[in-house]
Amino acid sequence: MKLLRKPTATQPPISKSEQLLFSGTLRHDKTWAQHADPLLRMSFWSMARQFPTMLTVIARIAWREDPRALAVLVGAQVVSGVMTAFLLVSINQVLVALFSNGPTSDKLWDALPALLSGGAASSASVLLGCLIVKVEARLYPKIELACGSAYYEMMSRVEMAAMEDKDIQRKLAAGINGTDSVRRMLDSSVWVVSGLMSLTAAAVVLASLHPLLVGALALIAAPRWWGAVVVMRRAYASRHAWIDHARAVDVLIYPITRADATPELRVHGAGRVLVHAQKDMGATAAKEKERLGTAEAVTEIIAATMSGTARVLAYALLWWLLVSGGMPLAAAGTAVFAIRNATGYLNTVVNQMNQMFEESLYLTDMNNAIKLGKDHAIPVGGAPVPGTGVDVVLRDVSFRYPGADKDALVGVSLTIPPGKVVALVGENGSGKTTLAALVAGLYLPTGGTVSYNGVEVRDADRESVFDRVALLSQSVQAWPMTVKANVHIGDGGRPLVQEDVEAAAERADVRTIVEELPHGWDSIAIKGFERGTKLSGGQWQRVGVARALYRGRALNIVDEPTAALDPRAEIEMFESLHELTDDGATSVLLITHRLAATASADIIYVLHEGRLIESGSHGDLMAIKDGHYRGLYELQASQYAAEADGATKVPTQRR
Ligand SMILES: Nc1ncnc2c1ncn2[C@@H]1O[C@H](COP(=O)(O)OP(=O)(O)OP(=O)(O)O)[C@@H](O)[C@H]1O
Repeated sequence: MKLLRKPTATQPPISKSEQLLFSGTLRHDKTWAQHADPLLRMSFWSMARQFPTMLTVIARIAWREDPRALAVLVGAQVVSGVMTAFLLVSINQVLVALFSNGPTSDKLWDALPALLSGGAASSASVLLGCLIVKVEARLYPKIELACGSAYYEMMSRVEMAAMEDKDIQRKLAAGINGTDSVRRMLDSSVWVVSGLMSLTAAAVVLASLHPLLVGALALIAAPRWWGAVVVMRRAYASRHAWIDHARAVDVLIYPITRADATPELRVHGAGRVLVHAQKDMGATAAKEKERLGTAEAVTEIIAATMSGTARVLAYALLWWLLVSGGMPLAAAGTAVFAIRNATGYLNTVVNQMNQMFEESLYLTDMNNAIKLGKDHAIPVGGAPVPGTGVDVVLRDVSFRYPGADKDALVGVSLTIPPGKVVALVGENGSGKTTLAALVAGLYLPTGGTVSYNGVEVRDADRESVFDRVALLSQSVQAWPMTVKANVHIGDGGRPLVQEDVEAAAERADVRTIVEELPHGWDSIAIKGFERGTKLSGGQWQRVGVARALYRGRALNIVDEPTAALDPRAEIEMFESLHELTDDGATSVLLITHRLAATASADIIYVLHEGRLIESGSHGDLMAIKDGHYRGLYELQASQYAAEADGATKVPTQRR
């Protein structure tokens, strides 16, 4: 009887691996928690009441994408339902003819027209089924694509600060499960609608034979419905409880299949840990599946017993009607056929409706994510940034990351004039990258202002802010596409021009490297693909430079650009950054720990614990006795022996 109780979210037992790798049981996903309670309370009738609303939602989306296909689909289903009714009527006529008095040959001739029309109805149903398959193949991908595009388009426009908020992030990420839900719901609704039509046809035929038979049909159906709802609710409760467990296993084993899997997987034996965890945690999950399977079997037995009893009662009713003369033998034969068909349709309707409800939860997640994304999207419009160059001014800027308990930047005021190289220096965590992100317009300050040519970023058309900036960071984004496309993506808004890609690559000193690859510019920068290749860290850094040069904007924000470069390449890189400003309009905001490279910057800003503590040229800062910059510089310089000519660029020898 325990199995018949209202299902609840089960608490997963902790496997050894779960304890070892996650220090306890995995937290339940809140998105699922939101659904679980209403779902567990949901009855079949409340589901049935919501069915028309769901149908309207998916029909509206399908209509928007391909009205013709939807019209054909609905039309084909209606005709298919009519064919089912027609088939049952034909069967009845055949049976009436066969059970009448007279010689067998006459009876067969009498039954022939109904036999032929029944056969025609059957063939028509088959053809309509084929038509439905064809139309579905045309409509479904369009719907899936439309939902996926709407979701990804919105996600790509969400403010960075919102993306980093854990609650927002969780809801945004949950939406991805709904991108193919409309397609699945439409698929299920096709089955539900055609099942309902066939069911109605069978019920109408049964009612015409004897009204009591419709009641018998309802009695046969009810336990099946009950069983399906109980099984579905139990599965939901379980899924709700195990969702993080399942996600953790997926995330754990993902690196094992990647061609560029980390060397630690092999050398450190991390692969063994992961495989063992997958087995161990998988075994715990399998126990839950077994529990569900046993419970489902018990529910099925109860539902089948009750439904079978109702069926026996229905046949007893038919028997009584026959014996008492209330129904001719032919009608009873049709009734048996109709009851058999109707119970099949019923099972389909119930199962597919359950499926639709499951998908509707995912669809709700997706719609909520899109709405949330809209609420936190980078605003469209605003004041355009005037002029061509960029004069950036920060006034009393403070910034705190979402969820952080202290400011990453406090009261920073500085300028980045056009045509200058401006260096940002400071210890790890002093706020350099944060400041650069604010300058780029990726975050809005929580206090103070950042302005471009006199227009505050907060009020500016953010597109026009982004349009002035080229980014180059230490970890160059390695997109899984060709090397050529990896350069072009720096300015994806304009068509790819091969000469421009090559010119940028030439300046970034990467052209010969790329052209010597087996597939040259068409090499795909990820292993495991056709034409796949792997670039070294330094080569990627140069591709990143080529990307920024190809973009060619007024303000270049460069964060630790030389971390992966050899000494010669490092010097060339710093020189070429300086050359960028030769036009007097292009500026460079350079973040680096290589203080030898900052010596030639026009302005150096020194950050410490989020505050601007010193600024000026290298000479100005070195002149400050006990100055922070001077201290850092001398510390670094003390690690290297200076070149004989006094150049401080190339570290040559460790002390
Ligand atoms: N996305 C983030 N969310 C929350 N805190 C962050 C985030 N990024 C950085 N921080 C915190 O903000 C502070 C400044 O970090 P930031 O990355 O700007 O320092 P940095 O000077 O660039 O450091 P490094 O030299 O190590 O690159 C640090 O305390 C860091 O932990």
